[in-house]
Amino acid sequence: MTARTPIVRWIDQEAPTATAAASFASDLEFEAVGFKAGGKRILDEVSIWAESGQVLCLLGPSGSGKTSLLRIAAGIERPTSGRVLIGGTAVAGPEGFVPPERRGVGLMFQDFALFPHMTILDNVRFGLRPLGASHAHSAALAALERVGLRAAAADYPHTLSGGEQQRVALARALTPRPRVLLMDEPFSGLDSRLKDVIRTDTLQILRETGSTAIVVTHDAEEAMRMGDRIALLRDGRLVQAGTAHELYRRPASLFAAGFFSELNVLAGTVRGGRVECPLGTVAASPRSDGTPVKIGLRLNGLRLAVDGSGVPARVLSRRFLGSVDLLTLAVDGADRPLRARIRPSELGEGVDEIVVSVDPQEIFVFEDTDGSI
Ligand SMILES: Nc1ncnc2c1ncn2[C@@H]1O[C@H](COP(=O)(O)OP(=O)(O)OP(=O)(O)O)[C@@H](O)[C@H]1O
Repeated sequence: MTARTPIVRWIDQEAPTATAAASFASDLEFEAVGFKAGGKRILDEVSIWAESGQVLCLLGPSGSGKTSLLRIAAGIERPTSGRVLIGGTAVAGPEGFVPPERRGVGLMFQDFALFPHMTILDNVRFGLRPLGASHAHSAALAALERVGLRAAAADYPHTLSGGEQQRVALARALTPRPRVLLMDEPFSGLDSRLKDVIRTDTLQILRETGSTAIVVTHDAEEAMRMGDRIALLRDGRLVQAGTAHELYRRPASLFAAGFFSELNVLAGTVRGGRVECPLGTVAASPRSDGTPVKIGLRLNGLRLAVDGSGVPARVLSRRFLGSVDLLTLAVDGADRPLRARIRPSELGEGVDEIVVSVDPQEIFVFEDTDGSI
């Protein structure tokens, strides 16, 4: 396999910085951050941090508070309670408030927010004004060279593709060498094939420049691809933070498990530290007898075979989705059909009567707190 040519090799470590505060990547910490606006609680005691030189993804459904957290990091909003620290120094909290322009943070939004009336060069140069005209000119040209767009320096944003505009926005955001780069859904405006390439390039640039970045996304796969750590939010609260592996393998709730992959959800009750479900008995200790639980089964955790050990089932429908088939199954003992995703070769076409077993790694048991399935 040939190595990809990076679109940016490095941000010149010797280049002078736009502001004294923007010299080094720093860590950023949200300490019990709360935020109320319009009479509504938007964030509640959120404590997470982005390590220096790493990417933290803020993941969650629409309205979970991701952008509010990013705006608080930037200094566009003030937290109602708690503190924000950059490089160990409070920039928002009871001690006071550091305005956005003195935090040394870079911002990148989903629409790239390039100034349409300025050339590409002027767009990149915009963040470098404190350097002086000639220095800013050469630093901006060097940045464009690194993102492979020096030839477009005199063009205007509307003449560039979405992917090229995204590179310009990244060059503009990183050239002043911010302590933390804040990115709000930076890839959402790109079509899916371009998104893959640009996302990979962006991650490479962040790595090569040793940047700290906080990336907002509602796409779990994007968070897994980009994030050294992921913070999953719901209704303004932190559900779970950790590596992609930790969140996927040890989800803290049914919501967390379901955010990373589709689930079949079944109800059960704990008996003797175990819970019965139609596909077998699952360990459920240390919960006490009689505790109602929900059991989440990942669709790709069901194993289907024509014979052997397992629970008898019947194939109700089968859909070809390319690399996988999606099946619905009537499983003995289950009061509703279960869904499964399998490799097409796992089960011959036209087979109706099967047996189903389940990969224990893909079963999750959580206490049933609201009685719904
Ligand atoms: N200044 C404000 N005044 C009133 N409500 C606000 C304010 N800022 C955010 N909200 C509300 O807070 C909730 C969280 O918004 P936020 O944009 O942070 O969520 P999000 O997770 O980024 O959502 P999305 O993915 O849709 O952008 C939403 O219901 C939003 O309408």
